[in-house]
Amino acid sequence: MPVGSEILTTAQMRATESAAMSSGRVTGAELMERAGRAVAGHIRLRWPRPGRAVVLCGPGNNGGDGYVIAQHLHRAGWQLRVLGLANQPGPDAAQMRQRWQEIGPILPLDAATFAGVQDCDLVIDAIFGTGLTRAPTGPIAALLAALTDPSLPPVVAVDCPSGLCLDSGGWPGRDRGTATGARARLTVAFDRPKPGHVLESGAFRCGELVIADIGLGDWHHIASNAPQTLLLHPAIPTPWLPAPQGPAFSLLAKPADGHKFLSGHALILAGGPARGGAARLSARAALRVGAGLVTLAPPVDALAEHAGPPDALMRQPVEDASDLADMLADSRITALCLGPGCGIERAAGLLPSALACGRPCVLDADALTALSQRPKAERFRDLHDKVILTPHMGEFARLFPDLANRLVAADNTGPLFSRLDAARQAASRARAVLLLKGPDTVIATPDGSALIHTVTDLPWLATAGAGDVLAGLIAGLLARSLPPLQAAGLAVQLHALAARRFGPGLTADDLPDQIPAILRDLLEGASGVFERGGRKKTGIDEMQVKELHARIEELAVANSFLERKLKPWGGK
Ligand SMILES: NC(=O)C1=CN([C@@H]2O[C@H](COP(=O)(O)OP(=O)(O)OC[C@H]3O[C@@H](n4cnc5c(N)ncnc54)[C@H](O)[C@@H]3O)[C@@H](O)[C@H]2O)[C@@H](O)CC1
Ligand SMILES: Nc1ncnc2c1ncn2[C@@H]1O[C@H](COP(=O)(O)OP(=O)(O)O)[C@@H](O)[C@H]1O
Ligand SMILES: [K+]
Repeated sequence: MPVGSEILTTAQMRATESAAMSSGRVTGAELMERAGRAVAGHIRLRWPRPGRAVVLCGPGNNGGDGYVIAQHLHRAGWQLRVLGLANQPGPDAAQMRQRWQEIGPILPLDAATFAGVQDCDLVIDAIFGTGLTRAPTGPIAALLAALTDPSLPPVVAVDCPSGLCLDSGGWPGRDRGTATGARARLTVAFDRPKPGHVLESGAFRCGELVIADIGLGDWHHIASNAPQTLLLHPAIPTPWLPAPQGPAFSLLAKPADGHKFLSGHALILAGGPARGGAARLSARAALRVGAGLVTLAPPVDALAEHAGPPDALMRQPVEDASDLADMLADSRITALCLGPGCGIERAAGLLPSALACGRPCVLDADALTALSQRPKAERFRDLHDKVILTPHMGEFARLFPDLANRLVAADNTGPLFSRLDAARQAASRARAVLLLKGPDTVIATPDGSALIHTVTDLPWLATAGAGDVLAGLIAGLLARSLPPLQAAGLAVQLHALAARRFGPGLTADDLPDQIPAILRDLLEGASGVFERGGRKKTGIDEMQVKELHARIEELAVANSFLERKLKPWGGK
């Protein structure tokens, strides 16, 4: 398991933390001290000149972290205003509050007091973290509303912007989709990212996300019984990425003495006349990602329409399900793609043969709509675990209306139902791999394994035909015999890399042509391949970062997941 790539739910986090404490090797107060010290360290790394900070401390251990942060910043020469509640917190937070009270006062935690002190350089939000169980109300809700003011000084969130549900990325008590809470400049979370850091608006509200190591590594096996979720991110090594030592390398590298059939044969089923180029986009992507052969199969009356480039593409007419079954008698066809530009009626007709062959198969677009039009009881009857369904939210809602409704329903109590929950339940119900598209793409298998790939900086990827290219990339990798979860995960990464490399102005047609350069860099082991724009950024180098960490006595080097900017932000 590569360090840092696993995602833990808040329940898994609590179980890990309590196993650590019951071992007798670490106390809750020590963990809190490490957490607070890590946040203070990251603040000092980015705001090296001491300034004036307001620390907002909530009723639980998140607030406890806030009191620790205040102590460390005070020692470093910062001027602090600490706002807190006069409640009875747990013993660790009570101890940290007591220690702060020996240094300075605690002002009331409410919007009016905050308004009087917010002329500062930094606001530290330690109100709620993983323990948020319900929608905030009353004075705390008013204070959280004040934190959404864009004219505030930069906000540093402890574990998360307060009010965020760390299991879903939603905000209890607010409408899903439209809700926005405080927007942090920096979020320092602990041990492992949580789903809410990378899903829904959580991904956009955390700002730079840093995961600080607080020494829980010996207890990670506690969470290992639960289905595993991995975060696919450029900064994190992924087991199957084609690093020279990785298992997928030989697949992508292609054997020097091989022939084209060793790289598989992808069959892309296309639609009738005037169905557009969707299937051709998929086919081009499958070719570019290295399938040995790609055949486009429209009905006979649309063959002429598909005669244009690329010439490498083979064309063979497939009229109906029995034609398709005949064609699939050729066992060298190793993967299928059904849906893009196919037409719903044709897709419905071809589905039984496409599925009966038991070969890896991507079902996208019209094939998903065709599935959703089957009677509910039979909808998924012939699916299997080599099928990958690739719905966007609209298609998902047609296939799994109950799950989609739960995703949009406002709820006052947490944890909220998440896209991860929805994808897992859908995969289990369909007995197929489910890839739910969006800026926060979730991929889940019927046995519960899941991947999350989130991009917050690629709005131009949401362009007509981008999904067809993704379907083709998956089909190409499936044809090359990558297992379904790996093919889907790698395709999503290549897709985003291609969009990032091309930049604004992207159309779906541009995506496949970016793939060769990305593959070349991957196969040559170019270190900067996953950096933004496909090039390694200049900036503070690793040595400088280590020195800075050493200087601030940081516990351990943390990973920055969503942004890799480790430069101080200039002005405080
Ligand atoms: N998990 C870990 O390993 C560690 C966690 N730490 C911190 O502990 C935090 C979790 O602490 P807690 O479990 O105490 O939870 P929080 O501090 O996130 O908040 C929970 C407290 O707020 C109350 N509460 C929840 N929702 C509320 C609402 N809507 N309105 C008013 N009150 C509400 C709860 O009853 C509880 O008292 C983490 O986010 C992190 O900051 C760190 O101190 C150390 C290590
Ligand atoms: N805001 C966004 N940022 C980045 N990628 C996005 C965003 N919205 C959608 N995407 C991605 O763009 C692609 C769009 O696919 P899809 O909705 O099927 O479009 P089409 O049917 O036009 O091909 C998917 O890969 C999806 O994950
Ligand atoms: K917080």
